[in-house]
Amino acid sequence: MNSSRPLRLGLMGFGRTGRQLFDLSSASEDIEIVAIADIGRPDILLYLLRSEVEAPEQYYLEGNFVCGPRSRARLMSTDQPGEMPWDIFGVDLVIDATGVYRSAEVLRHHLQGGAPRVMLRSLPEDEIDRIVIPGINEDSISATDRLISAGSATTSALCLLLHTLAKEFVIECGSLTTVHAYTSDQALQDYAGGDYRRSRSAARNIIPNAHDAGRWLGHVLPAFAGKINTSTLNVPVQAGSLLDVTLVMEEPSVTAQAVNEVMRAGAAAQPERIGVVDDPIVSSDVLGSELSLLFDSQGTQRAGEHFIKTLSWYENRGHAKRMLEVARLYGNLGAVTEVA
Ligand SMILES: NC(=O)c1ccc[n+]([C@@H]2O[C@H](COP(=O)([O-])OP(=O)(O)OC[C@H]3O[C@@H](n4cnc5c(N)ncnc54)[C@H](O)[C@@H]3O)[C@@H](O)[C@H]2O)c1
Repeated sequence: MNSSRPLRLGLMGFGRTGRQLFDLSSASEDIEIVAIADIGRPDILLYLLRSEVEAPEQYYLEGNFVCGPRSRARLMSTDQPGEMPWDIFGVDLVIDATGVYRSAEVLRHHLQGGAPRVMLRSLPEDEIDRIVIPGINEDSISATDRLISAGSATTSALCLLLHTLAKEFVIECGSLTTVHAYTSDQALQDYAGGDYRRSRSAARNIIPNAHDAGRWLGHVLPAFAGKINTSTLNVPVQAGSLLDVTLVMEEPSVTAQAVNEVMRAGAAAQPERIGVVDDPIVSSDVLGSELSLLFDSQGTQRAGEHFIKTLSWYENRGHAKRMLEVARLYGNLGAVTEVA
């Protein structure tokens, strides 16, 4: 990749995440999204984009291109990774944000279409080259990585919390429940899907779901492999999620105040990714946040000698921001080199 020009990204999936990526990259000078594949109608995709951004008048369609302040991306109505001619657009990296393609085998089709690297919007189904969480394991990246993921919003929030606390405390094990906004793969009304509980109305129910973060945690934070179980409660909230993490500390009598102080130090060290809020906020107060983790100091509680409970807020835009950080990391690294 050439560091004197902006990083050129391709995007498959112009949904909420894809549109946030486009909005964020349009405001940046070093990243441009040059091609977008989505099955949606271009005028409707533009309409959705304009309904979500702060300055809708900046975005418009020009023929087959969606344009923004510093961006001009070719829209393609292609639905298969293998059918996108990424090489024609000279992209440095493709982000798959469809939510549909999560296996290494299918993601490789983007490589066959000329993408030097592929970043998945969420956690993968099976092994890929690397999961990179900015602020934690960016030093591990390699020029040979071709299939990568920046985790998910929940995974980033959990990893940043554990990574920060583990600097001061020995954590034996723990449990995450994310109280999560419903996602677009849930139905608003009861609708037969591939899973019992997810076939129930997202608008009416608290829906327990599995979460994959626990399975992949050891790839980012090896010391926590197998030590944290993870699950989701999807709730009838459109955006804004709450990370409820309980931890068993090795040392007895760790106070809530000590935990809060360590999180404040973590926020001072990574202010663009971690924040601490002392006000009694609720989920709608976190909308638009570009942090990955907003630690809620009032949520910290101790029980007995070893048990600590924490609350932290996050939303999807922070994850889109981290994905662009990961794209930059690989851009700085240079061209793909094949695995020897
Ligand atoms: N937004 C969140 O908070 C969140 C949180 C966790 C997980 N997720 C998951 O991440 C994924 C992406 O999130 P999102 O909110 O951007 O979803 P989204 O549904 O808003 O966007 C997906 C986009 O991909 C497009 N698409 C679907 N299949 C395609 C195909 N075969 N080819 C090309 N385009 C295709 C859709 O038209 C849509 O525009 C989803 O699976 C979602 O469930 C989202």
